[in-house]
Amino acid sequence: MSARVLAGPPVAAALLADAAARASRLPTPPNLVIVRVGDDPASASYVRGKSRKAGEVGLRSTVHALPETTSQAQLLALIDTLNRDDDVNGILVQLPLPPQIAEAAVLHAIDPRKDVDGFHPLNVGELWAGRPALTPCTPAGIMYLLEHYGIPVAGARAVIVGRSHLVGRPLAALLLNADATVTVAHSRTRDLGAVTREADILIAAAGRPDLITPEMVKPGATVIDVGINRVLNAEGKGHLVGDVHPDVAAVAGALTLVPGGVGPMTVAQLLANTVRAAELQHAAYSDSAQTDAAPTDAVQTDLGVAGELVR
Ligand SMILES: Nc1nc2c(c(=O)[nH]1)N[C@@H](CN(C=O)c1ccc(C(=O)N[C@@H](CCC(=O)O)C(=O)O)cc1)CN2
Repeated sequence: MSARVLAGPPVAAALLADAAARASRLPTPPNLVIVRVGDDPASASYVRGKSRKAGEVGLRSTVHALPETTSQAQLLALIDTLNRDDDVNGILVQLPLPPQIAEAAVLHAIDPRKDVDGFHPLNVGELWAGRPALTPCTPAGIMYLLEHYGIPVAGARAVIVGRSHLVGRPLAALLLNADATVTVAHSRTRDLGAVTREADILIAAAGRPDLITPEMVKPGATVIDVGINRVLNAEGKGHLVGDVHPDVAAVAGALTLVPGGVGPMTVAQLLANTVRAAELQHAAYSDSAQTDAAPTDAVQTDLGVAGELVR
């Protein structure tokens, strides 16, 4: 292997340390509520990981594990309760959801200020407008990883393979906001190899094992593997592989591995987002408390601004 390995765990640890320091400066530890529906073992394992890490960095967390038969109305009722609870700073609904529940209806119901996944349309819109507040965790984690390892993004040609709402689309916005020239390729892209060979930064997020082969990569490129594919080996034993063929390491300049690359960044970024949500909520609360304490000043300021406009 000639490529430099961009390891996720030490970078995730740095992001978590920063989140822990920021959390300790808040009046109360940020509180994350995670909702999981059904019995998917992978989802259960991710949720356990999120909750455990939250505790390690001094955050509070609660997990609501709802049965597979939960109706959309029941889930929306729980989200409504959590939205109204001032002691809840972040709400996350683990995906995927069972078929009787419409994902969009649920994600749209979460208060955008508590939307630590960054999936609410308001947060998506802010991201595309270049004013991100709460950004989806995997894409934000990838940006942090690139920055940490000093991979230049401004001016780079970035190609993302995959157009999911979880990764491809928000990552395109983040890379664009960081001044990369961005192409999003997908299952209908013609001559995928010709497109991917253009990339200085190639991100594989298609969910297809070994999709990216060495001849599809420009020599020296940075390759980020977001695939999480569980496959069986010859002995029938399950293991995890990414979307990038291992031989790509001979061509790429730098690359992430699966496991041990982007995955740990997702969880670290979630907790950083939870702290960010709590910081924004406390700042908004302090502002409104100040306004309540000095109503005359507030009114005068407002009138002053209006007066300027009229004149
Ligand atoms: N509401 C959300 N649902 C889902 C998200 C999400 O960001 N928000 N992302 C994925 C799953 N996911 C977190 O939820 C996740 C995936 C992978 C990892 C990770 O650390 N992977 C490790 C390997 C772990 C293993 O061996 O199984 C790695 O890549 O090194 C963390 C979180 C879908 N749902």
